[in-house]
Amino acid sequence: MSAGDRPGLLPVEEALAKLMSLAESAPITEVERVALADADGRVLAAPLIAGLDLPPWANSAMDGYALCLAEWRGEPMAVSQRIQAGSAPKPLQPGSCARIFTGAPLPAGADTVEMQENVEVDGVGRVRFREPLKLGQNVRPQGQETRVGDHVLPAGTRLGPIELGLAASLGMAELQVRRRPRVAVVSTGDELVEPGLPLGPGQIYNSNRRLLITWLQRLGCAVVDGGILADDLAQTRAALSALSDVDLILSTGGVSVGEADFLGVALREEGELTLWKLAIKPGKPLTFGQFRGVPVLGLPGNPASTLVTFGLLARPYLLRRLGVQRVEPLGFAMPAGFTWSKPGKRREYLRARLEGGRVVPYPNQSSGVLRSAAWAEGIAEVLEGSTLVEGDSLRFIPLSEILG
Ligand SMILES: Nc1nc2c(c(=O)[nH]1)N[C@H]1C(S)=C(S)[C@@H](COP(=O)(O)OP(=O)(O)OC[C@H]3O[C@@H](n4cnc5c(N)ncnc54)[C@H](O)[C@@H]3O)O[C@H]1N2
Ligand code: MOO
Ligand SMILES: [Mg+2]
Repeated sequence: MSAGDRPGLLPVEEALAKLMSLAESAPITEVERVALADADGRVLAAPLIAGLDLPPWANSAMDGYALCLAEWRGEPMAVSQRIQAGSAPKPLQPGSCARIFTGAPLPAGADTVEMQENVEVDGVGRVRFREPLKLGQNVRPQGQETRVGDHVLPAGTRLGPIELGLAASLGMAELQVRRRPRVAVVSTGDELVEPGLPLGPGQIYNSNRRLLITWLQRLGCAVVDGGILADDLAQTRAALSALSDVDLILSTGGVSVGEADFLGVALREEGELTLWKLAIKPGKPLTFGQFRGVPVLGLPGNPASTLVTFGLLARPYLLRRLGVQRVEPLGFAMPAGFTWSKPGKRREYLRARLEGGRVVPYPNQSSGVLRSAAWAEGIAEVLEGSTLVEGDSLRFIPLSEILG
């Protein structure tokens, strides 16, 4: 039975599991080396292996005095050298201590540092330690963070500011990453006009194209702009045929049951329709398949449906094709600040905010209202068949978890 004939609606978990296995069967494996400056949002193609110890040498965690604890007899000690960060110390003269600053290498022979607030310096420059000292205190030993050869990050890690900072700390100037997925963005609809042009009768501005292109770029994709496609089967076929060299065709609109909804028809005729009609709101007519071997993901045209289906399904699909393991947003449980009395057949994803520690939905949840998502801080999940009273717990997925 093909997806088009399937009775009922497909649970979102099943759709996601299917998309994940399809993604795993079509991995994007080509690798390129990129400078750290160009690596934000990309995916590591090989583990990041430390080529040096971190720290490379024992150093002081405080501004103060370094000594060999076994040599301290409770008497004041002479200061035999001054060691700043970035300098190379001499071995510690026996019986003395060294003036030392945070991040400066410990001299050979020293094993303990006292912070300057706990010492007194006498008239002849000797240092009296006022507090009891503990062996190794305020010392950051060589390799305490990382040893040469450690696998610091696994392949499949998505790179962001922290990972890039870590790579920089290991002296790496370039990283091996998976190549950017090539994603074609196609908007369907006779009514669509690009911003900047005048609107004719019955026309609206194309918002999905900008939303998706921006989001895909943040995800590290190379976007091919497929423009606006008229609601016409022949044009739909021709446009899809021209996109034979991309990793994914991502379209919006034209997937419902209207007489101008041609995407599913084109897939059935010249490819395959694998998924159609999910038990989610918004986003029900989400369509997945292939056209002449090229994967096609057809998101519903209503802008809030586009947002929800891209965040919950398309984004995980693309990341999994790059080898990223944890791709699904987790979110967290929060108490509802509202009542939900009519249980639905579809799982609902409400555009919502946190106010006073409670989830508050935008008053207009129409899937045509993108403003709901601009107001929102996240997406709140109301399970199918369930009712909620204020204070009941529900999952809240912050938009920051999925945007990028
Ligand atoms: N008889 C039925 N009608 C509809 C059903 C149904 O089950 N039976 N499902 C509804 C649901 S739910 C959704 S979601 C929509 C999805 O329809 P499509 O994905 O085929 O999208 P279109 O009909 O082409 O457009 C829907 C809506 O979105 C606007 N749109 C489309 N593209 C854009 C764009 N790029 N930027 C801004 N706005 C866009 C379009 O003008 C329509 O208003 O179908 C329901 N109908
Ligand atoms: O499934 Mo639709 O996105 O509710 O309007
Ligand atoms: Mg349309």
